[in-house]
Amino acid sequence: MILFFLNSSCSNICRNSLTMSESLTEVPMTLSLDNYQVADLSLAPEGTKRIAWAKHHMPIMRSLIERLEKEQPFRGLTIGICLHVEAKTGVWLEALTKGGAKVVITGSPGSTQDETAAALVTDYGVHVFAKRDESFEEHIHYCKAVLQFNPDIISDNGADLHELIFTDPQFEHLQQHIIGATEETTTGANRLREDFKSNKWSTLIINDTMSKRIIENRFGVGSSVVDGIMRATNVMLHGKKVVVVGYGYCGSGTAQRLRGMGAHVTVVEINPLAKLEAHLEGFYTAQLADALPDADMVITITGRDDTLQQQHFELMRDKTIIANAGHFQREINVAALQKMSNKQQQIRPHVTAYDLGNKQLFLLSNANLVNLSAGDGNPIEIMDLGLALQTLSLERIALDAKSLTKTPQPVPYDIELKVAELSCEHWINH
Ligand SMILES: NC(=O)c1ccc[n+]([C@@H]2O[C@H](COP(=O)([O-])OP(=O)(O)OC[C@H]3O[C@@H](n4cnc5c(N)ncnc54)[C@H](O)[C@@H]3O)[C@@H](O)[C@H]2O)c1
Repeated sequence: MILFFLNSSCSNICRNSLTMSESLTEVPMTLSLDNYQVADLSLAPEGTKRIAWAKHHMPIMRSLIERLEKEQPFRGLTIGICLHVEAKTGVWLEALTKGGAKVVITGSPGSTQDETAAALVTDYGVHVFAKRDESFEEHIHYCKAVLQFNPDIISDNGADLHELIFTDPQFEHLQQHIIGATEETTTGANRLREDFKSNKWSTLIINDTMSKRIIENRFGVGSSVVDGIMRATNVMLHGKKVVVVGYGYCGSGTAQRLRGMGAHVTVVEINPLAKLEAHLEGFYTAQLADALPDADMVITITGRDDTLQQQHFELMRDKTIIANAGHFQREINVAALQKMSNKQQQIRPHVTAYDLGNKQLFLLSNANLVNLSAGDGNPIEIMDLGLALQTLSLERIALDAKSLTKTPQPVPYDIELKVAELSCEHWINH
């Protein structure tokens, strides 16, 4: 059942969006005359089933949905979101819409589940702008579509929505309009603090919580990256020489899970403290240039651009598998790899072979986050906790934004404790 209709505000959005698309010369796109854009609405029944499966394993979010539906904290508010459009996110959006919000969302390149995107439109009336195979330019275009709805609150992932509001004159008015925001990732937090010095509203950084860093980044990302690589390649990890570049929360979890699968893991780190920690955990540590020639597989998780570039591809041996699990595809300089290769071939759904003449290199998921692109992302229960943090943070902003200072800041500690308490209740004491 389609639950939302064209209305006057939609017509405005569509007109504006068409103007935007005309200005994008490299990516000709036309937004349809409805206020969503998904790959195929007929996929919705599959998405409904996916969301139902996730919800079954999300007791914390189920209890929040029940409460928010009664209390309606988001009534009258528009929430503009940039977060992976997949089934667990779908359960979160149910909480926000049932809590009274109008929700507009876009995802990230490579991670959108088209079935889920369709179901969110048909089942919850969410304005979804996301397609699995979208390019980065299309992603930015969809972020702009989200901002066309004049959100009162934004929930960001990598600070792309924040960036547009701070740098694109057409969204400058939102600097006075927005009452608060959340930011999901390490990368987004870095950008807000280092690049934008954001101080127009409070942005609660979900990644600043110890529960997100340890439970989601270490345990969740660690296991889902292994899962994504295995699904993409179907190769054995036992005995493989794997180089993990970046030993932060995500990298350390990934290195540990890979070791648990029998891989010989070498860690490359630029921060001496993190490098020391890896050493004391029993990992080999090395400079990138020394580690690459011997590697069967290289995984980047640094949150920084161009972690792997031309000189690194030159050092790799024949048949090296390359993957990224950090936020941006840009951690691996795919353009340089393309330039160096004389032939590229998609040899499995998530594997592209680059022929460099003297060797072949295999890139997974076009350098998008391998756990979300080739797999389903973090395990459901982990995101039950992570999305509960998001939900309670958004509720705090909706009800009491004035109690927060206008800077990027950690999630209030009482929220973190509440979510930990709920997790104990459902994971340990049930
Ligand atoms: N795949 C996912 O599902 C997922 C989930 C959460 C976060 N992330 C992303 O993963 C990335 C890492 O997150 P984190 O929480 O581990 O961050 P973090 O800051 O804890 O760790 C990053 C580490 O990389 C190191 N580093 C930076 N540049 C390097 C380089 N050129 N060579 C070697 N080491 C380098 C840093 O010193 C740091 O120790 C971020 O982009 C984050 O947004 C991905």
